[in-house]
This record gives sequence, C-alpha cells and structure tokens, in this order.
Amino acid sequence: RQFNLNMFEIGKPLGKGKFGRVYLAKERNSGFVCALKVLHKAELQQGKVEKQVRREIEIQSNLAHPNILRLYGHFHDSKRIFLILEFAGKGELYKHLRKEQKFPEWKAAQYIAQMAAALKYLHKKHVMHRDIKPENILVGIHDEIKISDFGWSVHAPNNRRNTMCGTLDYLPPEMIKPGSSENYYDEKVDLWSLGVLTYEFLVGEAPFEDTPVMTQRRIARGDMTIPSFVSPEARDLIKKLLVLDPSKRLPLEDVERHSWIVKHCVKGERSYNRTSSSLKS
Ligand SMILES: COc1cccc(-c2nc(Nc3cc(C)[nH]n3)cc3ccccc23)c1
Repeated sequence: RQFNLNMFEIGKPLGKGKFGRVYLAKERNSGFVCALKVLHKAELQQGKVEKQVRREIEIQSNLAHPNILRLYGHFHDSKRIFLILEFAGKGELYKHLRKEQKFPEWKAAQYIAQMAAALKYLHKKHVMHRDIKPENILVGIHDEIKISDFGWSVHAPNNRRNTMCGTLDYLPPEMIKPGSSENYYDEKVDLWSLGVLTYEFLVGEAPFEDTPVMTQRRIARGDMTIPSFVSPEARDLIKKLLVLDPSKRLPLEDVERHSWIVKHCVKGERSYNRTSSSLKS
C-alpha cells in the first residue's frame, strides 16, 4: 500500500528517540490509531545510520507477532522518512522499571515469557535482535510487552563490523572480546541479553553495571552476583542464561517451560483445573 503524510491526522508528540520524534497519529479514512516515527534524512546521514534504518524497515515489516511492535509501512518526502508503527499505549518499559525500581517476580516472569516467545519467533526467521534492553521495549495497554527498535537486528550469523554505541551492559562476551579472527556469533547473543533483562527486572540494575572498562571485564568473566532476595527459581534461570559459552545457554524452549516461568505464567492451579475440563482438545 502507498502511504503519504496527508493520509494521517497527527496527534500529540509522544517523545523523542535517538534519531527522530514519535507522534500519535490516526489514519483519516480508517480511524486507525498508530505511532508515526519521523526521521530526518540529514541526521541519519550524519549518524551514518541510513543502512541500519533500511535494515530496520526491511526486517520489521516482515514480522507479525503480539510481542513485536508492528511496522505497517513507511514513506518519505525530500527531507524525512516516516515509519508507520503500532501504537503501544503504556509507552517505554524502562520508564516503568525506573519508577517501580524493580518488578515483582510474577510480573518479571510474565514479561520474560513474552520476550522468550518473541525471540523464538525471531530466531525461527534467523533474525537476531542484538539490542535487547528495557529501552527497546514498549508496553501495550494490556501490559503486554513489544520489542521495538530493530536498528541493530541482522540476519544471523554475523561477523561484527560496525562499532557499538550505547550501553555495553547487555552485550554478551562473544560480542565484547575481539577473540579469534572469525568472531562469528549467532542468535544465542539474545539468550545472554534475556538473562541480563531478567536480572535487571528483578534487581533494578544490570548484573555487570560498572564503569565501561570494568563492565567489559566483568562480562568477559561472567562476574556477577545475584542478591539473596531473588528467588532460587529466578536465580536458576539467570544462571542458565548468563553462560559465557553461547552453546551452553538455555534454549528458548526450555526458558518457556522453566519452573520460574511456569509458576508465574500458567493460570493458577485451581482456576486452571476448573477450566481445563471445559477446554476442548
Ligand atoms: C522518549 O520517550 C518516548 C519516545 C517515543 C515514544 C514514547 C511513547 N510511546 C508510546 N507508544 C508508542 C511509541 C511507538 C513507536 N509505538 N507506540 C506511548 C507513550 C506513552 C506515554 C509517554 C511516552 C510514550 C516515549
């Protein structure tokens, strides 16, 4: 479908991202509410991120999953690129996390279960996100989370070329230490980040948070401690994801059926039994 700016009624500005502003918008003839992300071509050229934006558009347009923010379409004029994105009513997850300091275990487990489902969908398409962190997650009106910002996602496997920017906290060891020449890495980088995310949801700060130099060293050694207030089941999951050797990280199928996830995500035993008889096979 061809889109253009006067098909939309532009609403309030929702906020400013790194390379653009986001507005609430409504498509005139359907009344469909969405979020319009406006990127300035000049800024993208300065930031040398045009390729990333092209990749974000190409990858995100082909994804359809309840926990991945939809990119419905895009268009551009002489100066700007417009992304027509799904609107997530409760905004940025990291703002909720900072406000609440840390999430109760039941909420963290529900979010991690949704992340695991989204990552499973992505990995089946051989897409790795590579930038899983609270800043790149939005929250829908029913408290469902949506991975957004596919600027760093690529088709796996990949040999890292472009430099990293932003926080190192979520990067796995294989992306940090320039090991042997072929420092190929694959989707398992997202498993490490899922472990970092689980830790940060429950503790309120990232496991290797430190000065940049120290963070790199601590990640490379897997040097982190889990506070005693974290339940044994949650601790078990974090330790099975934050494993230096990518091949030894817990696969997403096993994350979804991990005792900590099942305990908080399957409907309560009683209600579950009550409804299970009525459930048709
Ligand atoms: C920096 O703060 C920013 C930046 C960009 C968007 C928001 C924001 N976004 C959304 N929803 C969105 C955004 C997108 C691309 N889809 N759905 C909702 C909000 C609600 C309250 C405050 C802020 C919000 C914040």
